[in-house]
Amino acid sequence: MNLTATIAGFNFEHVMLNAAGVMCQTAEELDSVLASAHTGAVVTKSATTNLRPGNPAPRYYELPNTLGTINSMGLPNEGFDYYMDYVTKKQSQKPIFFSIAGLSKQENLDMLHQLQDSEFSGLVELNLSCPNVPGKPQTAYDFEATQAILTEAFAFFKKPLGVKLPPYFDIVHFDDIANILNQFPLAFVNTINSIGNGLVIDDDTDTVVIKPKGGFGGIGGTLVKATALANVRALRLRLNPEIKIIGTGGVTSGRDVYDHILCGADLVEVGSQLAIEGVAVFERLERELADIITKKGYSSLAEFRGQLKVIA
Ligand SMILES: CC(C)(C)CCc1c(C(=O)O)[nH]c(=O)[nH]c1=O
Repeated sequence: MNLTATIAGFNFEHVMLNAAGVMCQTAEELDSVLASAHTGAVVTKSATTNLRPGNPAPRYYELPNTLGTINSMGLPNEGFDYYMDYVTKKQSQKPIFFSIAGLSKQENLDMLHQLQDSEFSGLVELNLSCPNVPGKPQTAYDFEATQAILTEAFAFFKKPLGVKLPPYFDIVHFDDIANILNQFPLAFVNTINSIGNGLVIDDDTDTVVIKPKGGFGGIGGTLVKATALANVRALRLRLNPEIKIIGTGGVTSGRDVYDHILCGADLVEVGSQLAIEGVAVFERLERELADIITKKGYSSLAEFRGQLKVIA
């Protein structure tokens, strides 16, 4: 059975990897994903120029019955140079995605210049959920800002570059973001990031479950699967075929991986369930996926990728 995929000339022996932010802040965490026999790659925690401790705890919470997670981590990371050091040491094994989330357009451009001028030979993921100017929504919800940063980035950045997008919920927004992204030679689009600004309450104490932002945080896991599949499908139908898609969101079973691929995903990321279950999740998901593929009579992902049926 062929569970491989390709993006920008990189061959991925396995279809899954971690989602940025989960199991990827330190070298030890990154190694645990990289070393798994059931991952095709690893992505770093979104980096800022300087080390960040992130928000005060509690800043992450797992809902009961693996319904999902809520987080307002606040971009804790070891800083750009730490991840640059890691990727230049490790990149011979499997492809590595270097995620960046500068707190301004200029910080993102500065990191991209450093990556362009470095020995790094992997793929870069620009996290467009990164904040924009105060008073404006996150970059990916500000279409002019998205257009601007991609125009400036592609003026000098020649290595494989993709973007991490938050979910969209309006068909016109799918059209708008796809019309912008199709103007650029993107290697991939990764959709979705957590659903922003959800709220979870502790039944016993009538209190929010995370401290930052009055309890508002990004939602991940089972709760976001339908939104994730819709964004993968909507963008696959709209984006140039050369722009590959990484499907993220709501993956807790092999069937969820299968569904992401059916909607058009080339690679599939696991976030919340990886945080809940640990790196062993990849072996379980890959086994469950292989069982489904066998039952369906397929022998490769390509045979059913993007082949979601609609009702005539
Ligand atoms: C939300 C930001 C802090 C602007 C970016 C980092 C990030 C975080 C985070 O570090 O809080 N959590 C997510 O679920 N997705 C993200 O992209």
